[in-house]
Amino acid sequence: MAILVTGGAGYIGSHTVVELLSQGEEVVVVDNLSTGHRSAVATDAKFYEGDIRDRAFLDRVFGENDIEAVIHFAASSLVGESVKQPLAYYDNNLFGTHSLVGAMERFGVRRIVFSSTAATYGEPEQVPIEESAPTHPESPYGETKLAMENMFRWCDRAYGLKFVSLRYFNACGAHPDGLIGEDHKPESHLIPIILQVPLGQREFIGMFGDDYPTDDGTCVRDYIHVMDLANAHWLALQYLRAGHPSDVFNLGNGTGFSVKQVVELARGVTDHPIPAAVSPRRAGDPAVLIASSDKAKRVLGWKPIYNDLATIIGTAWNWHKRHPDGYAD
Ligand SMILES: NC(=O)c1ccc[n+]([C@@H]2O[C@H](COP(=O)([O-])OP(=O)(O)OC[C@H]3O[C@@H](n4cnc5c(N)ncnc54)[C@H](O)[C@@H]3O)[C@@H](O)[C@H]2O)c1
Ligand SMILES: O=c1ccn([C@@H]2O[C@H](COP(=O)(O)OP(=O)(O)O[C@H]3O[C@H](CO)[C@@H](O)[C@H](O)[C@H]3O)[C@@H](O)[C@H]2O)c(=O)[nH]1
Repeated sequence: MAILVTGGAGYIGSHTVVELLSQGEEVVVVDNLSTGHRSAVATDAKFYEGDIRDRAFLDRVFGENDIEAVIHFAASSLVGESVKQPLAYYDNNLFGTHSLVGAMERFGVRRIVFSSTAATYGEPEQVPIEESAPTHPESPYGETKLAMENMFRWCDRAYGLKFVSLRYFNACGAHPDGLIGEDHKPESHLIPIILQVPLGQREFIGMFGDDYPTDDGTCVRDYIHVMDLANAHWLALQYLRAGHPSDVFNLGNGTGFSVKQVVELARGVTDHPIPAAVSPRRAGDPAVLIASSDKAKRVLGWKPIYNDLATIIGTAWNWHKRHPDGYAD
């Protein structure tokens, strides 16, 4: 039987496909290539180009393959963009997931591992954030992800759909072989944007706000390596296969780094001065997001291996140096 990976041509999805294949899983990818890349998909995975909102397309994919479980990455995922285009986010994220779960129901597939996010919490009352913390999303993006989690809860009750919702903090880094990595056009994530400066593609990094209530005034985030995230998906699949109940887990490193600290670490990794300037705040950005991932470690047996942010930035730098313009397609 196969694992269906939606959004498997994207950044985190493509790394998870590599992890699943290395664990001996059979993998089917669906992706509309809106932000993903065909050449990011490992050749051992079966690929279908199409949109999860397309019922006939999903019926074909589920009809042609013996799908055991779904790992669901396909979504629109930019906090700032979602504030400007809320309806597009409700359409792709909420309606897209509704369409996917409908197909799972029609074909009797009852397990899903889902990409949720730290953005479901909004501005936290306490850090590190535990899964029991209140959820007050500050962006349509975080709001749609929370709505999807709630949809899964009701579907569990009604149809026995078992889900693991993984609330990732800030994904970063690249596969250590340097063959796949992050490539969004335009790029909006902090680390790849910083690395555009030593690549000669940008003159300086703009830091969004320096008047947040943090030690140096810039936003603090918890950066987690993409291969550690990838491995957590496989562990979540084992958890569901063992018949455990639906649940929610944070995935982060447990350490916060400010924007200024990330820039400083990147200067060390790249041996480049990387000029930085302060620009206005970006809407929807909470000041501090740091995860407690104790539950994922305790219950899923997750053991992240990339604990040092300089090493993580080093894996991203290795990818970007080899592929300064990203994937060929
Ligand atoms: N990058 C992060 O730091 C981060 C953090 C928390 C959660 N997430 C979540 O993880 C998931 C993957 O994020 P990413 O950074 O790899 O994003 P990405 O944009 O690189 O990957 C998303 C993939 O989904 C595909 N896709 C989008 N809408 C689709 C649709 N309607 N039908 C079929 N395919 C579709 C895109 O083409 C792309 O390949 C997303 O759900 C995102 O919300 C990401
Ligand atoms: O040019 C830039 C880009 C970003 N930032 C800041 O850097 C931090 C990180 O930003 P970014 O890399 O864009 O990630 P987030 O907005 O924190 O969101 C990511 O991390 C979230 C979980 O924390 C996920 O849900 C989202 O999908 C994912 O895009 C934020 O404080 C930004 O304001 C800058 O200062 N300058």
